[in-house]
Amino acid sequence: MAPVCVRRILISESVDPCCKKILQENGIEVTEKQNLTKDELVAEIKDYEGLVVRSATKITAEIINAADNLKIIGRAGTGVDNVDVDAATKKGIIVMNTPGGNTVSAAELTCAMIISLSRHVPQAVMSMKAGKWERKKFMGSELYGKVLGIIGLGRIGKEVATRMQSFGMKTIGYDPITPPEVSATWGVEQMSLEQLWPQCDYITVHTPLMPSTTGLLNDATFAECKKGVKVVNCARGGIIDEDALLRALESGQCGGAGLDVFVEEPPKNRALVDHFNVISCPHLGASTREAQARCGQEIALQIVDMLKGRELVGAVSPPPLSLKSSCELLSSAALVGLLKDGSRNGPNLINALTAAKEAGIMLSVNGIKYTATGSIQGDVPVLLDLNGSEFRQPVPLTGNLLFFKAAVTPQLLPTVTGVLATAGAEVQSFSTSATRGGDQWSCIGLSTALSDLAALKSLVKEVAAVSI
Ligand SMILES: NC(=O)C1=CN([C@@H]2O[C@H](COP(=O)(O)OP(=O)(O)OC[C@H]3O[C@@H](n4cnc5c(N)ncnc54)[C@H](O)[C@@H]3O)[C@@H](O)[C@H]2O)C=CC1
Ligand SMILES: O=C(O)C(=O)COP(=O)(O)O
Repeated sequence: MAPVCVRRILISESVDPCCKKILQENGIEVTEKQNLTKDELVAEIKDYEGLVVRSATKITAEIINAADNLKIIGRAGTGVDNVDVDAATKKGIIVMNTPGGNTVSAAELTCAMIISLSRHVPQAVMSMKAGKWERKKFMGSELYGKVLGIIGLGRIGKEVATRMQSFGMKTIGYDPITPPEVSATWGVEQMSLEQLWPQCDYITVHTPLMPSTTGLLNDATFAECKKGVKVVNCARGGIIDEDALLRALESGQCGGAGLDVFVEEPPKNRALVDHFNVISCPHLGASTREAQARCGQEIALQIVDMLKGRELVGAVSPPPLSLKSSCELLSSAALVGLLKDGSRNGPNLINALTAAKEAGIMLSVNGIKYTATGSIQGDVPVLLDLNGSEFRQPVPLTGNLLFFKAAVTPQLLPTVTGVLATAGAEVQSFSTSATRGGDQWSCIGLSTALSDLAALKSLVKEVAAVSI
């Protein structure tokens, strides 16, 4: 990556002092200004080429458009939902985060919530401080033998699972990207959400906030849960619909909630916080000395590395990055998959096209031009749509993939899988897109690469095999 010139950086939140120190040691002028209003930030941002934030600074398109000199936004933490990454990308501003730095801290707070919910620890503490001695009121239940449902089996979900297994909890989960055989190695059995809801005594969510995860727990899904299910949200406000949660708490369908995050922070509507069966924290998941030191150091080092033209680490994919394929590129996401050499610092969606050009790699699909939308989820490049047909689940771009477009008929899939079986290729995964003009894209993950597509060509309208 070519060196980028950044002389002045604004840190707009409480970030570990090591961040400022590292940046200054590398010749960057650093200003710290906290609690800026939106208007103050709009006025201030013009003077800086870099900005370092945590979750409280909302970097809207308005702020980005006012940031005439901005080249980099560094998020000292994981979630980038407070940054309009799309607007930043359009303006050529790189957004980067430090996703692993606070994993353990967020996982530990989640476990503390689960344990507190099982024994009413916070409520009992309040009662003691009020001079009471209420042993009967705070009867709890053991975690031992109970079922914990984990939605989102990425970094934090995994750490929560392994910790709660030590309490004797059975851990089940759902994640569209993490392969079931991978989560099985750390003791999480994956299943569909429909199968998961009725089994859980506790549910904890660990996904990013995005359209597909907003309101994952809602009136309908609460209704599918066991009566009295306890839920934890240490990920992002809105993944559990707040109004639905309140209704479920009031009806007893939900027996308790542990909330670290809210749609609006701090929440003006206090109904959830004030509910007796809700325990809550002011977004403390990453608030440990250790996590802050890691995130502060990592973001500073990543910025310095980028400025020195060394490597681009932690750059966030635009969600979703839509690239019109003017030549024969399937998508930037596919290129990331192609170019990944196993190193953590490999290409990402921002530099993939350049890297592809440098490496001379092109993905040709029968010479046909495609428009594709890709993204990265949990470090895995995924395909979101192909020629305007949105996949029902993001398609992980790894392994041997067979893409085909065909009219939707009941015979199609059995016929295709029959051809694959004859070719000795085992079906490992299957995804379909929404139907468009009567046709649907399908993607089948295969155990081996297919070299001969002749038999399939007669069955479908378009077909391509890709090994990533
Ligand atoms: N409370 C706090 O202070 C903190 C909150 N967080 C939040 O936790 C979230 C998770 O963090 P990590 O585990 O590090 O991220 P990660 O990227 O490692 O894991 C997220 C997982 O969610 C999965 N996912 C995506 N869509 C899904 C869906 N529809 N259903 C189920 N799973 C889905 C992804 O495949 C991925 O495996 C972050 O996005 C952030 O918002 C992170 C750190 C601290
Ligand atoms: O890293 C994350 O996603 C977090 O939610 C932590 O937010 P914070 O840095 O504590 O404002």
